[in-house]
Amino acid sequence: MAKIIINGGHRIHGEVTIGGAKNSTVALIPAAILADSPVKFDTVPQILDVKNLQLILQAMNVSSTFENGNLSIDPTTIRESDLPSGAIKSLRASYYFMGALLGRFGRATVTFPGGDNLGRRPIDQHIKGFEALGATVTESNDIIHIDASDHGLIGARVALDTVSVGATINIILAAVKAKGQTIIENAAKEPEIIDIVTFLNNMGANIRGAGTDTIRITGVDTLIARNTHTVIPDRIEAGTYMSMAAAFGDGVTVRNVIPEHLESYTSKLIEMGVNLEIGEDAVHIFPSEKLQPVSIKTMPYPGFATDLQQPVTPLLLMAEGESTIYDTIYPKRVRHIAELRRMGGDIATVKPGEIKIGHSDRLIGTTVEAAEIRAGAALIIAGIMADGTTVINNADHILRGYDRIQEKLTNLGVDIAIEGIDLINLMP
Ligand SMILES: CC(=O)N[C@H]1[C@@H](OP(=O)(O)OP(=O)(O)OC[C@H]2O[C@@H](n3ccc(=O)[nH]c3=O)[C@H](O)[C@@H]2O)O[C@H](CO)[C@@H](O)[C@@H]1O
Ligand SMILES: C=C(OP(=O)(O)O)C(=O)O
Repeated sequence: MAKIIINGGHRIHGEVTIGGAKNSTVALIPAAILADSPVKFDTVPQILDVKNLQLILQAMNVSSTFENGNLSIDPTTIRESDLPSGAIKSLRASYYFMGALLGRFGRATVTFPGGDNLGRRPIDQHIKGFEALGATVTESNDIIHIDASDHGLIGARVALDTVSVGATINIILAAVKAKGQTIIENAAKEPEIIDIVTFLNNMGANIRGAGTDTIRITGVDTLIARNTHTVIPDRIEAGTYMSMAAAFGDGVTVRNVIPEHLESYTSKLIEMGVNLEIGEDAVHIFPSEKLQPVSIKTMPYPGFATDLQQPVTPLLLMAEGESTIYDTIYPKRVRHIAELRRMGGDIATVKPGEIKIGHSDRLIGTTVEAAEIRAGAALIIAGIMADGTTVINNADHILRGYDRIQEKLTNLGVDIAIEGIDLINLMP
């Protein structure tokens, strides 16, 4: 396991350019196997999740190359194979191979997905969608078999019981080549869903309504890539750097941002009194003065993202008064709290999903654990703010999803080292 070591106490300044969205990329790569031609992506983030998805592709005889953010995938030689369970378990998004393989072969056998422990992460809505399209789903020994090979997938109406990013994308992937029309009601509206749909439609898919709660998919026979797909900027990475800059910056410009994707987040920063200048595709964060406490509730998009709940906590420690966070999406996603307390933060979980944050004058570096990716991001910010040295163990969780973090933080003036992982060989 990797560790990140930060010698804190130096305010950050300068510029940082945001990479392509992890949560788009991890769905775009499985989606690529639906194509009947090679596909190309650019601004792909350099993260462990991409490496593990490439390993899964390799097992299916799908070749891929990745250099400087340019990812090429050739799915034309794909064959059905056993998938490497280590790579499947390393990230949640491996579950998108269920929908993608089902769309490609009419059946899929995939180990139950792993990924970060945020509390219970059921996939019943994904399965409900596959079954509605005519697939039989069985589970044995942690392996899920989904089969519609007898009669093929037939378009259907699926009303999701919960707004789910994963289920919405997985049903789109299964339905894109199914016979007839599929309608997803109560669909998630995240920008990453629009990105996947843009990629598929540019290849000839017929998907309407992405970004609203009703998505209509009319199945097509072939998908051919005719251009390079540029991944949308990572709004969670952007929010993480904005939090850092507002908490402990002397003027930071965050570039390659779609400000509309961050509205619920920036409106909370503004409510706190953070001084921002929002441009067309960049946000400048001025040094903060007196910050007000706020109350935050995580919600499906366009609400405040659960993935920004943790990165905002170190900033809330700077506010002069008590702030509250309610995580309605993943109430057990609070594993950063005990670690922030150990660094001197006045922060506690008072009920499941409810966090109270008081003003904390000073954080002190110590050894902490990154239990999941965004908890790790919170600890990085706290480590930058803290006096002394912070050692973050289990940092692989962070490297799963934060593009070139050492380089970006060093450019902002952070004294950071990563040990226990060969970053040069991060990409196969
Ligand atoms: C790879 C990726 O894009 N991951 C994101 C995705 O995760 P993930 O796909 O796990 O999250 P979902 O949007 O699917 O889940 C949202 C909520 O619905 C529930 N649910 C979900 C599916 C299901 O079949 N049944 C069910 O009950 C979940 O427990 C959760 O409470 O969205 C989360 C919520 O925005 C983000 O934190 C993750 O970063
Ligand atoms: C929890 C996350 O990722 P995953 O769903 O891949 O575990 C995240 O991106 O915050």
